[in-house]
Amino acid sequence: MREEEIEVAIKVVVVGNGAVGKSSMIQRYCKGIFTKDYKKTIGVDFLERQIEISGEEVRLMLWDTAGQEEFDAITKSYYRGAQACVLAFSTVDRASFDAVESWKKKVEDEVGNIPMVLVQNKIDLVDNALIDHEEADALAKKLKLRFYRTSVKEDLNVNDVFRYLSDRYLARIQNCEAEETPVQQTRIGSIFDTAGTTGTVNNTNKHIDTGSTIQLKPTKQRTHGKKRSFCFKL
Ligand SMILES: Nc1nc2c(ncn2[C@@H]2O[C@H](COP(=O)(O)OP(=O)(O)OP(=O)(O)O)[C@@H](O)[C@H]2O)c(=O)[nH]1
Repeated sequence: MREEEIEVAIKVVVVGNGAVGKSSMIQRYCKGIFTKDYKKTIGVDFLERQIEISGEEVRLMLWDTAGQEEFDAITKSYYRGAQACVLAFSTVDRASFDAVESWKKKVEDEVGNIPMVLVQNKIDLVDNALIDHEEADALAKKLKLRFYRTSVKEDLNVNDVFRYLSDRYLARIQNCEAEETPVQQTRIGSIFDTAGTTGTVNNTNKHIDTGSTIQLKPTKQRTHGKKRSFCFKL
């Protein structure tokens, strides 16, 4: 990255019922791997990946939240500061489909209107599907969300999901800058609520795994001291 270029960091939360494939999706996207074992997420987890969009460096911070309700109190606090969201359900889990709207509401209650995408994972198991194509399409239409069918196992459409969210977010901040009417400004490095919440953070790149609390090194270091203002339309 050239000295004068400024990095954009996007906090993305991935939500949905337990075992729909949230952790697997993030692992696939950030590490390029898939594991068959199911290890339930306790609290939250975190991975990141850097991509380039239209010549702009974009750092995606993917927050993997627990699907089990027992962790709601913990995970909700991690929605704060999210700039995009994946709402995931599984092809072979009817309850996960029925719960999509409530996940959307939980996130919106914390962060308002942010770019979201609806994802039907495990499409490789379509022969055992418990949700019709039409009803999934209808839900996407009702919620006015872009809809992707993915197979994390087969690495199908996973990149597209995160690419779409990044595009949406960039378009949003560009519109905002054009209008020059900032509603709320947040600096890179201050978008995270790290206060005393339990959970684990994978020790990727510049991040520190403290075992119980999250510490992120300020992005300022990676932007050579330059800061970018963000403007959100809520
Ligand atoms: N067949 C198939 N299995 C998948 C796919 N994605 C994930 N899985 C499997 O589904 C199980 C649950 O995946 P996880 O990624 O742990 O699910 P999660 O949504 O993070 O679950 P919680 O942590 O409980 O919220 C694991 O056994 C995965 O291997 C997929 O696309 N196809």
